[in-house]
Amino acid sequence: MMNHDQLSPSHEVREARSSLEHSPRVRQPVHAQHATPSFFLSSFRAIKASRLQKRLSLNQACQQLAEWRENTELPPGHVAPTILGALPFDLTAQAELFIPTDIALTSREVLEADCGAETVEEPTLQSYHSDLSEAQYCSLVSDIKKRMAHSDLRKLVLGRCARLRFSGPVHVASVAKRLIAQNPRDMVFQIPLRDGSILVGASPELLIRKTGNEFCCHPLAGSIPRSSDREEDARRGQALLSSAKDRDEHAIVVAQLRSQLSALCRDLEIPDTPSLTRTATMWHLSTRLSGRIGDRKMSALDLARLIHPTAALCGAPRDLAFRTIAALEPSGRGLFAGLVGWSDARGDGEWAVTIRSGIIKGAEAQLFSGAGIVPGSDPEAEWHEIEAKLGTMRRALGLESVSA
Ligand SMILES: C=C(O[C@@H]1C=C(C(=O)O)C=C[C@H]1O)C(=O)O
Repeated sequence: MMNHDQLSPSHEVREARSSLEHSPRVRQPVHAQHATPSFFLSSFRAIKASRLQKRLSLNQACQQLAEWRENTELPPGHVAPTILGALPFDLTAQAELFIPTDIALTSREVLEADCGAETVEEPTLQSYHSDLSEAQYCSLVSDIKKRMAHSDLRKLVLGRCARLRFSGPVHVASVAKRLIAQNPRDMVFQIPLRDGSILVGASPELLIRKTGNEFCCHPLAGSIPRSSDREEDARRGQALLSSAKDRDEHAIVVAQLRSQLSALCRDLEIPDTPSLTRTATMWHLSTRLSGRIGDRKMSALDLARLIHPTAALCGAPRDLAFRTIAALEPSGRGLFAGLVGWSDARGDGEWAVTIRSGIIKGAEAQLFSGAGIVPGSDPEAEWHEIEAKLGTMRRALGLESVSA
């Protein structure tokens, strides 16, 4: 079974404090403090951070990482100064990156326990609104297919936003706790945002992980919902693996990454055929790309900004797909389909794609899901796919089923 492979064999779980306080270059005034901690959890690392020291734009973050790299002494075993947060789909929009004051390496179990007991009194769902109805989504898929017949457009990821209103404030710690428990293979995150809302989710898709000069990417493209029936579930996985339409859709993503990464790295390894990856709700086609970065000064964030957005979240050709998404999707993506993760003073880091996630503010939750459209797409099947993808957050919110 595929999961997010590690570059480092170290599973060592340490509670350690950052060397940030010891670095005069990063001492900054405290602008704000969050009651809600931030965390990012993967098979490689579990980071928990509290108390915000400084917010950064993407450019500031890249500069800060470069400065740390030059000027910070990092004894082995020390937690390096780290930047955490989220980046929008459109990297020119406002980033949600920050330097925390307190940062600790922890474990999945401790993070789950830290979320506390689940609340007994759950708010109930009062309203559900999707910015695209099934009919509207299907008609856009048909429109995109026509565009493909008359332009260079070969793939486009069409997403929609759902807005949920509850009877009272959503207990984010309970949502995070369920995300951790229900998605053992995925990267789970909780990032408080400037406006008081909180980004939470469980992403199965790794844009990039870098340790030392080694990196890996684990894009997903080509999907089918899981089934609760074991045999049917296995049949669906195999059907996905042998679907020509999904293999084509996946190949577009791998080809785009191959051309981007081969300019940046040595020893690029790419398997010839995709594998199957599963989440609690979906089967996906996946490929693990790995290699060594030529320029040792490049941070994980430098790399991430160069390859984002991949054709898994945007399309091909990239610029045409990007413009078409902006023209067709009724709500801006904001942080959805962006990146979430961390980068540290060693240049290491992990950036997951912000999918299977939600933004929670008080009694409201905003969710996003999208699907890759190619000439062979069936509009109804794409709609069912994006409905199923919302399952990760529906389950975490304690909802059995929500439909448009
Ligand atoms: C856009 C999403 O997923 C992306 C689209 C996929 C697809 O089209 O098969 C698969 C994984 C992600 O790259 C999402 O989950 O919202």
